[in-house]
Amino acid sequence: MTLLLERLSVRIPVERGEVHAVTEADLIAVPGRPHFVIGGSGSGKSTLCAAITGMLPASARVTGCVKVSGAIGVVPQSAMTCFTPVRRLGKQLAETVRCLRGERGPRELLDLVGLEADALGKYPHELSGGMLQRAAIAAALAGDPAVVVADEPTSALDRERAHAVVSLLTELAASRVVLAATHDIEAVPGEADLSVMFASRIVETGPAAEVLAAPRNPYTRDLLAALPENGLHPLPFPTPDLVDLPGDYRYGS
Ligand SMILES: Nc1ncnc2c1ncn2[C@@H]1O[C@H](COP(=O)(O)OP(=O)(O)OP(=O)(O)O)[C@@H](O)[C@H]1O
Repeated sequence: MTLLLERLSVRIPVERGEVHAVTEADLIAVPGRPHFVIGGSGSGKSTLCAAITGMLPASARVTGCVKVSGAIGVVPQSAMTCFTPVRRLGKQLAETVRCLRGERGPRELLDLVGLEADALGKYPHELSGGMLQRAAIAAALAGDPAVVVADEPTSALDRERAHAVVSLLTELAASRVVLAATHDIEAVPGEADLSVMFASRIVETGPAAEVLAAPRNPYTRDLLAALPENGLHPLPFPTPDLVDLPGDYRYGS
């Protein structure tokens, strides 16, 4: 059970040319530890997730490959809007389980993500942001996927709830592959694997504790220096325009 990306590139045609959204990405994610992908806005994290989950725009041109054994569960970017507001959570989860022929029922799925069974009778607006995020993860688990891909699973949450969701993803990673893209570097646990994206490329990858403590890539170093606790140093180099980005472009060049 592995998720493997080999020289994955995604080009998206726009009026001016082609957006180089992901370039020659190599990545391996395995069960046992979650794999986080971090990077600034527009670095290609969501496109990487969409290439894995088959949710790229129809016009996208893809080269390289994504190898996955088993089904993929998707935790969408907005847990707030992924449920129908006019139906109770239990009915929506039951329908998802039925469509995916899942073996776990809604109650069991909620249990897996640490939600009480009374959430089944609630409408989405009656759940907090953290509860909705857990419910979205429960829905992603409905088909018992071998791989879970979560795009920005903590973006709408305060620090405490973000940590709780990351702990949940870490628990779930014990028996399946979990890949999560996030802006939120502080949420990345030391026991995860980490890939850092800049301008469509994965520029550094390794155990999160090592990458965060001793980054080797200049972009990772500058990204960490920009965090408030590290002095809020602005990034010295701008993000380039990704339309027809020259193949030899590197951070700072
Ligand atoms: N459907 C699309 N059409 C045109 N360009 C797109 C499309 N989707 C993404 N892009 C471009 O691809 C590049 C990578 O975007 P992507 O959303 O993957 O980055 P990201 O790291 O997830 O950013 P964010 O953290 O802001 O969501 C950006 O330049 C973006 O504008």
